[in-house]
Amino acid sequence: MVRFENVGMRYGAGPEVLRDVTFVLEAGSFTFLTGLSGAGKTTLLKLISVVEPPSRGLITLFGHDLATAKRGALPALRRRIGVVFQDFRLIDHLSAFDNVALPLRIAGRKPAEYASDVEELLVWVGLGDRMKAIPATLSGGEQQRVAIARAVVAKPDLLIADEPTGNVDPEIGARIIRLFAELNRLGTTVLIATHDRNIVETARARELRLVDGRLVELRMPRP
Ligand SMILES: Nc1ncnc2c1ncn2[C@@H]1O[C@H](COP(=O)(O)OP(=O)(O)OP(=O)(O)O)[C@@H](O)[C@H]1O
Repeated sequence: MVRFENVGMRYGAGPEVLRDVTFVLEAGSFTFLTGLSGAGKTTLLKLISVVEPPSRGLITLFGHDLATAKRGALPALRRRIGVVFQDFRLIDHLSAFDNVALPLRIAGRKPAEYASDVEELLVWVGLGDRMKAIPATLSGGEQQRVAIARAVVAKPDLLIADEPTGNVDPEIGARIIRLFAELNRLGTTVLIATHDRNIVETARARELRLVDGRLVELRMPRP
């Protein structure tokens, strides 16, 4: 599903942020990406979601080599990925409901088909009473939950989330991880970057850790 071979990344003439990063995410896997602040977690997620190209190395996504894939093919690859970035990237003038519904609208689904799914998801992330609110009137944690609901609503092939529990109470954080686990059970490959040791320790999942720009495999799932 995702393959990195000797990937390196630097911003401009700066130091190398990622060095010789090699790993595979198998289809249907659930993985945590950990590492100290500044270790390069967000950078790695940006490379997977085709936001930035790597400085060197090979990235294969859904069987396509990103270096040789035609530019016109990239939007279709991106649409197979649900992404939760730390800055949420919500559409300012759309309500929480309409932000979450956006991937379904883009996929050509009709409101009558998806309205109840979107509502159910917003209730699950604790926003049942904020569906009509626009992002500017939501707290950071509420905006993050809208971004999470939007990333999962279309059941993407791959979900990548950057600190998805960073701004929420532990109870909501646990619900979000359950939501990701359920999505994973339905077939989505999941990669979560996090500082939160609690969620890493309680989930039975693989952990990849970035140390000085290099990737270390810490743990495989228990049988
Ligand atoms: N657009 C950019 N231009 C220049 N340097 C950058 C850019 N984005 C990130 N960096 C640098 O790359 C390094 C890794 O940053 P990155 O955001 O990937 O780390 P992180 O592990 O996600 O950190 P955090 O846990 O604090 O979010 C840092 O030294 C950062 O300053």
